[in-house]
Amino acid sequence: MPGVPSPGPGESLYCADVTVAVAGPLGPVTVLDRVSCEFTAPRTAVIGLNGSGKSTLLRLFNALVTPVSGVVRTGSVDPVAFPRDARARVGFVFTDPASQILMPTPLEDIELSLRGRIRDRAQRTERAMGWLRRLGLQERAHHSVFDLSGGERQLVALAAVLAVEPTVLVLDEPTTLLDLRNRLRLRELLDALPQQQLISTHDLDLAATAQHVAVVHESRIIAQGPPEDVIPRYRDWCAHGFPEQHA
Ligand SMILES: Nc1ncnc2c1ncn2[C@@H]1O[C@H](COP(=O)(O)OP(=O)(O)OP(=O)(O)O)[C@@H](O)[C@H]1O
Repeated sequence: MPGVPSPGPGESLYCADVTVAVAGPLGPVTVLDRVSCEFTAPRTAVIGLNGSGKSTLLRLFNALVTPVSGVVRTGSVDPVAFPRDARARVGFVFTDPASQILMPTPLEDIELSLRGRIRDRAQRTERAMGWLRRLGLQERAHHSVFDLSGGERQLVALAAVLAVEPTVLVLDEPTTLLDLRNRLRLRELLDALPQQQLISTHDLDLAATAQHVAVVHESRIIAQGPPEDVIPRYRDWCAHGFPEQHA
């Protein structure tokens, strides 16, 4: 099948009856409502309207959000009780690279993420340059990150996560800032990676490359299954209205 990473043993990204609430001006607001799922496919895409709860769902798996109730497991790790262990397994790529890039240049930023793994400085630089080359960014290695385009910054943030070789990759809208050429490049790169991938996206071409697609709507997963079943239903709901949800 084209566009499919070679399946490793699928880590289970699991949650049961999970509710997440955030503080609103009039009291707590539910942003995930009794959600249950188990994602084990090499690539799972999470799709849904703006504000439906996709990022919140992704964030559960590396303890960026804490549920008010329910059970979450990242493989065998409980991210609520052991957030550091969950983060060591799950590489999280944010939509907004500014949330992630800490150093003045792309090379330094990737080197920083490697600091805990490679003690030798020359080896760190070599590994970081290797990732920049892989993403077509070698010419930008020593530029100020502020001089990079949004898409280039997004790729640097991705390179810094990939460099530490996490078991699972969670990508929150990774193609948002990318032009078509870079989208295709990113797709090729994702296809070549061994890691299991959980991707939130509005890019239905990217979603179609997943083996499993989940639709989040108004804080719940309302459909999931193979892309050829789920994506046409989602398109239809976007055009003609979503099914009514019951409490
Ligand atoms: N920390 C927070 N404080 C207040 N509201 C929040 C917080 N986190 C999420 N929300 C709200 O929860 C809802 C779901 O947010 P989430 O980021 O999960 O949506 P999304 O489906 O990823 O949206 P988009 O496609 O626009 O990125 C939104 O209405 C958002 O404003």
